[in-house]
Amino acid sequence: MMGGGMHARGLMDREFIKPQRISKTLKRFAGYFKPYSLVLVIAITLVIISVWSQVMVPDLIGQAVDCYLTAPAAAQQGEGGSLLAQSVPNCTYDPNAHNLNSADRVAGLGWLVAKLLGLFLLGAIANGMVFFAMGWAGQKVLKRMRVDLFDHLHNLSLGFYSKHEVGDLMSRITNDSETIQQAISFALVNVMAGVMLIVWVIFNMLTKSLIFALICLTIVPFMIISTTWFSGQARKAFRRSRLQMGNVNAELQQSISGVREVQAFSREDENLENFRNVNAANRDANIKAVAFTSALAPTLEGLGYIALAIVTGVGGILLLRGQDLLGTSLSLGLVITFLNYIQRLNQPIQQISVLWVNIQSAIAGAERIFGLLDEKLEIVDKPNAIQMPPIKGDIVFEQVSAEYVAGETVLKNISFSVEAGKTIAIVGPTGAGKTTIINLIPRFYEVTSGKISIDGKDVRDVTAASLRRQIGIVLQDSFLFSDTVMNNIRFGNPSATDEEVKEAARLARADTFIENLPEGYNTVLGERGRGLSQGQRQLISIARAAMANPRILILDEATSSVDTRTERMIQAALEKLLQGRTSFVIAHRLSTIKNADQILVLKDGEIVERGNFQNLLDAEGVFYNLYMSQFRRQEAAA
Ligand SMILES: Nc1ncnc2c1ncn2[C@@H]1O[C@H](COP(=O)(O)OP(=O)(O)OP(=O)(O)O)[C@@H](O)[C@H]1O
Repeated sequence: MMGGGMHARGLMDREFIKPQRISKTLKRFAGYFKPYSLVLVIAITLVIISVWSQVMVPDLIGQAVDCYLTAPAAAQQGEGGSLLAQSVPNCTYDPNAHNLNSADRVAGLGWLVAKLLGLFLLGAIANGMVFFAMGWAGQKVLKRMRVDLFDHLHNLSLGFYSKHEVGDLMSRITNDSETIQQAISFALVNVMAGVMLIVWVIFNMLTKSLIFALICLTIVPFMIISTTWFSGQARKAFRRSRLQMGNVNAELQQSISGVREVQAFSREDENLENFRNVNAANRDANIKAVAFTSALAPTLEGLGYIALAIVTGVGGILLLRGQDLLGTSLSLGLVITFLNYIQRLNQPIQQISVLWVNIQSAIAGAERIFGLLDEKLEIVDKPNAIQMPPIKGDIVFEQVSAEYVAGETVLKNISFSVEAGKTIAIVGPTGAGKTTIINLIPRFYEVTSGKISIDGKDVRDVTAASLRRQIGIVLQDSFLFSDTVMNNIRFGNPSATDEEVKEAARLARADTFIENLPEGYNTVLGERGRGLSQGQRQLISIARAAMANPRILILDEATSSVDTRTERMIQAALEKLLQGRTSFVIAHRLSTIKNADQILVLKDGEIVERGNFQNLLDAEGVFYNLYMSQFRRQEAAA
């Protein structure tokens, strides 16, 4: 149970791991975008258009004031055109504006307003198109990454899965790729546009009036510092909140998964108390985070107003006094243009700081995905591997040793041979290496030394797929998919007809209970076969193995007990299934052991005894002790 909680917390933690190899990851990531480079070029062009349309606006508004609105006033004050020209030095849009009559001025102003509207429209369309283009490319990239990952995950060995949690892998395929997709289609564009806008606006301000620009921009460093500080604090608080959320989830997961134990041990009240506590911690962390986020906007707004006040104050005073600012002649239009510029800086500064985090976590997500894609395949077919010919079923283990962790031998010098069609039972205490032996046959793991051959062929010389296709496996808790019973059995042989599926079910003695299900063979099973009893799930997995009609059968007998009637059915089904096939059984049933042609007794990774039931009992060794402690009870019960 603790494991679940730790894991959920681990997941939460990962979100904040900073990317380590940014340039390498980005380069690899760019590879995914290569097929869509044209779309990218179009998107960047559209971003430039959109930013350009925004940068143009303040200047046009300033020009409207200088050329069409202040000119008449100046004309009234002045006595001639030359004075007028001096008083509106910043009118570059229409230098002849001062010579126009008022009707022409209105018309000129109308055109300028129409241009502004056109710019707004152009900006909006370009913006929409950018998001569509990036969203489109992002989805394509996302799909390719997920498919690549899914494909790779299917080829990774059991060794890999014993080291990784399913939840973690799922999170890489879903959450990480989702974060990346969002970053591509939203954060990246906004940050790019934001940076472009800031640089462009500042450049325009500096070129229009270096000194006025510097005065106006004094506030920008404060904006940047406060944004960085507040968002840093908010991020920390959100991190705490997410960690607490991880605890809430872990607590929930434990209580729901372990609801039977909770009820059986009457732990409801303690659980509620725990849940209350972790929720309270989550609430406090969230409130803190919200407090910092709420404080950021007014602070920036306040600083923005100060900047506006500086522009208005400095500009206004100089205008009223008719003074130059170190050689720059100010006009009302220029002051208004600067006011507008300053206003435009506020939003991108705020956005960049927030979205930068998204981009960082997307890069970290991409790193995790590439890490998974780089996970080496442990079972690789030799370049000259052949297809396994139809198996007869003679199997030989020669001096086989195996280890999961380098240097820690789990199987030592295992040698035995089985003739085609015979049943071999493997018994031994827990951890003796029984599962390891059966995992080596279909090459779920490779031997460390020695050799396993089937019909005289080393299993390493044939392709794993052609070998596995001819081996049937029934595990203690075989996985049933949430699909119909028919398809679950057909999984053993996708080309089987409905009639063949039913035949396999009959062989497995599963037909009677299946026909009694609400929709018979078309009943859809719950996740992992929920809704069926353990015995019924086993019967379906036996039918599935029968469907594949393998020459070699691997069977891990269930340890958990089922009712006597189901037990008999399973036993009968297995007997039928084992007939004529070379079978390896990790045996937990006395009947299987008694019927086996050969019994291997395993202890600490070595075969300590071998023989048939009677020989082994007579030897009064390890098997005899096992029999006395485990199997005799079954005999007594029977
Ligand atoms: N994926 C793995 N990674 C590392 N060690 C493993 C792995 N799987 C098994 N082992 C170790 O190898 C040894 C043999 O395990 P194995 O599962 O083969 O035993 P077993 O006889 O089948 O046990 P049981 O009856 O409990 O299923 C044990 O010490 C076990 O801890």
